[in-house]
Amino acid sequence: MTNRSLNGNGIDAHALHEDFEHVHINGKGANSNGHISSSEGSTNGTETKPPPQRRMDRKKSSPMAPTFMVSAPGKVIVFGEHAVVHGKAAIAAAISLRSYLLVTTLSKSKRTVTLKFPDIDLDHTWNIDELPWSTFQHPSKKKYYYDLVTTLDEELVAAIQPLVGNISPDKPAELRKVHQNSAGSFLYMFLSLGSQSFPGCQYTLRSTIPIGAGLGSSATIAVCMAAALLLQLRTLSGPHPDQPSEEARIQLERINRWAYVYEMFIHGNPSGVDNTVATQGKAVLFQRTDYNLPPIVRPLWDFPELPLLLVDTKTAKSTKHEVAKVAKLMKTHPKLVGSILDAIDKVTQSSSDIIHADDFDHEEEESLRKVGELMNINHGLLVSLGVSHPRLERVRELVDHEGIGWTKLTGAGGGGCSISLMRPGVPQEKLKRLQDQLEKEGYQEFRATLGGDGVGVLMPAVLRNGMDGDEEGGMEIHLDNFLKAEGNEGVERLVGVFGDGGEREGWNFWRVES
Ligand SMILES: Nc1ncnc2c1ncn2[C@@H]1O[C@H](COP(=O)(O)OP(=O)(O)O)[C@@H](O)[C@H]1O
Ligand SMILES: C[C@@](O)(CCOP(=O)(O)O)CC(=O)O
Repeated sequence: MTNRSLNGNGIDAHALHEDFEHVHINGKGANSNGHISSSEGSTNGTETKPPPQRRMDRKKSSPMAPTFMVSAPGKVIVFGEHAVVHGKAAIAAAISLRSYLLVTTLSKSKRTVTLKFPDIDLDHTWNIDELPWSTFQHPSKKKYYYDLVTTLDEELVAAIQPLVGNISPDKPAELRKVHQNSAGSFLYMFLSLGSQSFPGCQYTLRSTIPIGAGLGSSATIAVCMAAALLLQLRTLSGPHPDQPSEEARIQLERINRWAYVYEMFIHGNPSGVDNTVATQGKAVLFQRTDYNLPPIVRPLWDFPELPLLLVDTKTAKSTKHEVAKVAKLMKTHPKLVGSILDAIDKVTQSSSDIIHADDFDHEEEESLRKVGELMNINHGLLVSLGVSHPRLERVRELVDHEGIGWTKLTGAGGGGCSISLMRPGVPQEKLKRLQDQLEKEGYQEFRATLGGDGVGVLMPAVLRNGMDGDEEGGMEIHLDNFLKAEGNEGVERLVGVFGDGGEREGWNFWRVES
C-alpha cells in the first residue's frame, strides 16, 4: 500500500476497509480472534501521543468492513447523585439493561452517514462530503483520539447547528429537540474523531433501557458511539480475552473520554459518572473534583449483589433541568446547599465503609438495614434539594407501608426511577400486594441484576446462540432482523449480552478486574 492519506489523527480511514479483511468471520478467518490489535502503549493511564503510523502500501481492492455491534449497560446511582456534579463522591453500579449499536459500513460509492434510532423515531442521513470538516480539522481546533476534552468548543457547536437545525421539522417540539440533541452529539464526535475520508456508514441503535428514567440511557449511547468510532478508526486494541488488564484499562479510558464529550452535548455539565459505569461496568466509587482533570474512579469489583427493586415512575424528567435546579438553589443558598452536598458525601463514604467492612453480609438483615438507612437519609437530602417528585414519594409510601425495605430516587430525580433495598425474608404476599398496587397506579417494576459487564463488542455481528444458522457457522445479525426484533425481549433474544461475561458466544469485553 502506498500514498495513504492520513487524517489528522495519523489514522487512515481507508485502513478500515482493508484491515477488516483480516477479521475472522464465523470462526473461519485468518486472524485468530477477530480483533484489532495495536502496538501503542501507555502507562499509568496517561495517554501519550503515539508514534506516527508507518506508511504502508495500498491494496488494490478495498472490501467492505463487516458489520459489527457494540453494547453498553445502563446504571443505577446507589448513592451520591447531584452531589457528584459538585465534586462529591458517588457510588454507581451497572445494570443488566443495555443499549446495542449495529455499525454497518456502506459500499465505497455511498458517501453518507446515517443515524437510525427507531426507539425515538429518528432516521437521518447526511452527506459526508457536506459536513464542516475544515472547521473541525483546523489546527487550532483539531482534537485527537487520545485527547482529554473537558469542554465543548462553542465555535464547533455553532458549525454543526445548520446540520441539526433542519432535523424532524414535522415532529412535536419536544421530540424535535431530542432528535437535534442526538444528532448534534453524534456529529460533534464524528467530526472531532473522523476525517472526510471516513467510509459511508449506518449506525442503528436499539436499547432496553427506559429513556430518560434515571438509568443512564444517554450514557450508554455515548459509550456505544465512542467505542464504535474509535474501533472504526483502529485506535483501540482488543477487546480479546487474553488482553493484559493495563492495556484494557487504557482502551476503556479512551472510550470513556469521548463518551463524556457526547454526554456534555446532551446534558451540558455531566459529572461523568454515568458514562464511566457504562464503559467499565460492575460498580464504581466516582469523584470529579476538578473538571479539567480525569475523574477519580475506584472500581468496586466486589460490590455486593444487593437485593434491589427498581421502579419506573413513568414520569419523564430532564437531567439537564434537575441539575440546573440544584445549581440555582446553590446560588441562592450557597452555605446551606453546600452542607447538604457535604452530608450526601458523608452518606456515600459511610456506605462504602459499611459495604467493604469484613462483617458485611448482603443476605443478612442487620447489614442491609445499615445500608438501607443511609439510602433513606440520601433520599431525604435529595428531597431537600428539590429533585424528588410526588410519584417518587408515592413509591416510598407504598414500600414503607408494606415494610418491604428502604427507598431512594436514583439518577436525576424529578420523575424517573426509584430503588428500594429489600429486607430479607419479606413474605411473598406483601411483595405481591406491592407489585399489584404499583401496577394499578401505572408504575413499572424492573428486575435488574447489578454489576454487569461494561462496553462489549461483537465483531463481526455473528452469533452462535442455538438459533437458526448455527450449523452454517453462526447467525449473522442483519439490520432488518435487528429493527424488527419485538420489544426488549426480542432485542435481547436476538443479540443480548447477559450476566457476567455475557453468555452469548462472540461478545468480548475489555477486562481490567484485579
Ligand atoms: N433508545 C434510545 N435511542 C436514541 N436516543 C436515546 C435512547 N435512549 C436515550 N437516548 C438519548 O438520551 C436522552 C435521555 O438522556 P437522560 O435525560 O440523561 O436520561 P437517562 O437518565 O435515561 O440517561 C434522550 O433525550 C436521547 O437523546
Ligand atoms: C444527577 C446526576 O448526578 C445523575 C444523572 O443521571 P441520569 O441522567 O438521570 O441517568 C447528574 C450527573 O452525574 O451528571
